[in-house]
Amino acid sequence: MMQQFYPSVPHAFRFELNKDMHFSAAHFIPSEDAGKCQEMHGHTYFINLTICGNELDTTGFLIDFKLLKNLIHKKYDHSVLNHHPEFESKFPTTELLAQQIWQMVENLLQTSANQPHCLQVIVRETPTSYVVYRPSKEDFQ
Ligand SMILES: Nc1nc2c(c(=O)[nH]1)N=C([C@H](O)[C@H](O)COP(=O)(O)OP(=O)(O)OP(=O)(O)O)CN2
Ligand SMILES: [Zn+2]
Repeated sequence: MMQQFYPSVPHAFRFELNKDMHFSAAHFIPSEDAGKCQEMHGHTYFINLTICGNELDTTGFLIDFKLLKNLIHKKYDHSVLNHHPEFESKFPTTELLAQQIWQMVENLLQTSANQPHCLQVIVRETPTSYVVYRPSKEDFQ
């Protein structure tokens, strides 16, 4: 698991939940600027999600941890990121993967009556490289 100190998000919500997960996937970045990353290669991606809200559901969950894992792990584990429709017109960089994961998670959260929000997504691509995505106000509908 991603055992490190995470950058924290300032917020005033009552509850904050964090979920770690990882998946293995291949990708390539078909840009001359990407150097050796133009060739297909694989990573074990480590993901950390920060979910916040003021209200819990009837079970006492902000959101079930398992729903978060299923959403991302089932979709991307042992896949080629470039083959997913969301990466047909953009490259699966760490930044764009983090943004895509944020959108998927936020869409899931908005189906829940207690309406939590995803305030941060961390995607670690290699032991030395990771990206933090924090949505802007206009990203929330
Ligand atoms: N801003 C970004 N830069 C790079 C991305 C990216 O998604 N966003 N991706 C790559 C490659 O996909 C590569 O797999 C990861 O690059 P890098 O961290 O350079 O990998 P190394 O293991 O070689 O890192 P070292 O710290 O030099 O060992 C490239 N850039
Ligand atoms: Zn890579």
